[in-house]
Amino acid sequence: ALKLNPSSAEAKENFYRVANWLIERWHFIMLNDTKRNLMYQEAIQNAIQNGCKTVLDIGTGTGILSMFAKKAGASYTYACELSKTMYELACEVLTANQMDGQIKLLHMKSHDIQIPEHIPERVSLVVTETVDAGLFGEGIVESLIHAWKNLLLPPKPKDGRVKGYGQVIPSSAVIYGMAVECPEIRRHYSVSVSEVAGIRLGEEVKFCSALHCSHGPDDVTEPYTTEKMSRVPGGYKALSQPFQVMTVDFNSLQALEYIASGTSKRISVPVYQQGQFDCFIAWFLLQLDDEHSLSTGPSEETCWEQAVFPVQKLPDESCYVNTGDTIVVDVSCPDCYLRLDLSTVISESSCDQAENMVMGNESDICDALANLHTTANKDTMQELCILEPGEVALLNNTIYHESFRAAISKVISSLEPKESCSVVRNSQGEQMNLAEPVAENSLHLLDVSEGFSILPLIAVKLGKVKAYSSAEKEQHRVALEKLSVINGLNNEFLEFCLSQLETDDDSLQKPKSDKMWSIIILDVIETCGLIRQDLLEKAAIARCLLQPGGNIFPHAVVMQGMLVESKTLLQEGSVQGTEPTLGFLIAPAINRFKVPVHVFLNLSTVPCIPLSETFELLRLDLMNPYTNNLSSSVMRIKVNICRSGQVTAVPFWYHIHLDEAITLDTSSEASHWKQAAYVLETPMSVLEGEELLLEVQFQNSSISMALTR
Ligand SMILES: CCc1ccncc1CNCCCCSC[C@H]1O[C@@H](n2ccc3c(N)ncnc32)[C@H](O)[C@@H]1O
Repeated sequence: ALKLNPSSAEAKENFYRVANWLIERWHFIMLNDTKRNLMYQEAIQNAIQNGCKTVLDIGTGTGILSMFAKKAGASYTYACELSKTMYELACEVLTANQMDGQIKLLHMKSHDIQIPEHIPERVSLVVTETVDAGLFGEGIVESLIHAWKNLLLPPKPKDGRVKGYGQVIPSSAVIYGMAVECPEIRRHYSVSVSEVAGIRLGEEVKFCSALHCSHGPDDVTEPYTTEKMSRVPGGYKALSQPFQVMTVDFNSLQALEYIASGTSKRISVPVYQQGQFDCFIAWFLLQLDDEHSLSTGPSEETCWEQAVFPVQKLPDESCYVNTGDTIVVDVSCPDCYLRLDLSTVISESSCDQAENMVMGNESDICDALANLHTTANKDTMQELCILEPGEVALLNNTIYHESFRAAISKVISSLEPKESCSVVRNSQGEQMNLAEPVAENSLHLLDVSEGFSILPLIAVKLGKVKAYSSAEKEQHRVALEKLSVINGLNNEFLEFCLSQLETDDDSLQKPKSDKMWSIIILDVIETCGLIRQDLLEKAAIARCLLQPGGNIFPHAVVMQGMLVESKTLLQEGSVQGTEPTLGFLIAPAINRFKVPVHVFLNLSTVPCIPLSETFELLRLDLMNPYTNNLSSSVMRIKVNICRSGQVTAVPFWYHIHLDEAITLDTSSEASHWKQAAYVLETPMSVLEGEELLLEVQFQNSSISMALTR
């Protein structure tokens, strides 16, 4: 589409979203990591000088490791890549480096390679970097088990140096773990508030993160999330020393099969600093060969992320540990995914009690103490409610809910429904006034916000409101109904329509009664930090459905930005020339996939230097569309440079105006939204005091920017 009509922003928008999806962001980070590339090149050179002549690169990606092998003198080099996009990219890269005739590229999974159909004979060296933050997440164990059985020459015998043996780079890995206190992880993985803006969350609904609850037996979701711990807002505190989780010998088929068998083991970890135990983090030391290794540790200056295992909160919610306690962790590898599960915490104080218990074996004591620690299960039936991290952070965001409650109650008092106290006589015939206006005189509120939203409950709790909520998931609807019962809300005032059956705008429909809506709540910003697609269309429909004097929440959105210098944002968005890739030409091919809009950022921790003051990029008035400068015209914003440097990116966030006085900031500390940044096509050197012109173009929420003098 872009080729056909490069100016069409629609195609650009889709291309960005597709490109973002087609190739993972870590390709840029990896290829820009000169140290990592050097490490692999030297390890491959060593292996080839020591006699490895035929090489197979499993998961070649852009083909860089195969080119290292060929340049190092391998007689035959084969590469396989299961992703079509990456396979085509690798073809382009090999051609750009005049090596397409020297390396045989296969678009297939290594497990499907047949000898002699695809490769003529078994190889003496397999190179691969099919690892993720949890080491096993890209299937390296399964790939190498198959390779040792079908594609590699037999391994080097312990004694003599028999020629023509098989070898793998990386040769081994050591996985480390650590117990950590991290408020930011806690905020995204455990609902730590018991009441939000007047709504009690109670015990009857059990909120849990998608990580902990597998959606079903066939569901293979990674049991961890990944974070660059050195860039998590608010930082983290180590509660234990790093402990060794397991070692992996990639040159031993037996060791690999043992891991694939998924056995688990129990490790006791002493607590050396007291604190709130929020998660385990895990990383690894990847040994390429005897002399070369690279680490993905949290304190390394490398760009890699760590695996994070949020602790499934024990029912009493607090998991505070003290120095001298022992954290017992179960390590396992079910279907080759690394799992760290908290088994129990043995607190030093209760250990004395344990001493005077009949000395059973340690596991009985552990189990007994585990019961000490967990509160007895509530006998009441608990509704399970699975939430995404953004939904957990939203629920924990009390400022957000208090702000809505204040704004809605202002509307309620201003749009006082006429009291319809119809005359009613009691048994003695005395006249009574109905204090509560009956349902048809209530305000009608429609909440079409995405995800799990308790705003309708907050509104009904204020009284005189009949609320409709478009819960996407059945499980969320059940949980919301349970919450309305717990909070004594009359379900005559609450209706949950499953919007998943209808398309989005169907949920934006006329209210049941012939009245129109008094309040419509729209979601304007996605968790990733972008304006929601077709926001203006939705706002237009919503305006038609409002009763006179009705309100859309929010009524306005203001986009704020600034000019920054940030090497990090550059590194995460495109390959910086041939330097990092040791002279090989990879950048032109892969940078075609570069995506200028970076999302899911925590701006407060992205390394960057502000070069200008904050400025307003865009003002969207959802109540009066004619004031919106969101037409396809380009907007020009004058920006003053307050510090000399190289402008590489324009980070942006939003002020969400619920009404004239109440505003939410999507970049605030409690915000459940992440922020985004536009990385300029070419960085621009600027001097303090200069005034520049930032041209910004919007088209249905796709954005492009250019800086000119
Ligand atoms: C220090 C490295 C590091 C540390 C921590 N975090 C990240 C990293 C960086 N590693 C990124 C791995 C990138 C993903 S794997 C690379 C490419 O290989 C392909 N593939 C995977 C398995 C496989 C197979 N059996 N047969 C053929 N192809 C295969 C994938 O389709 C992908 O394109």
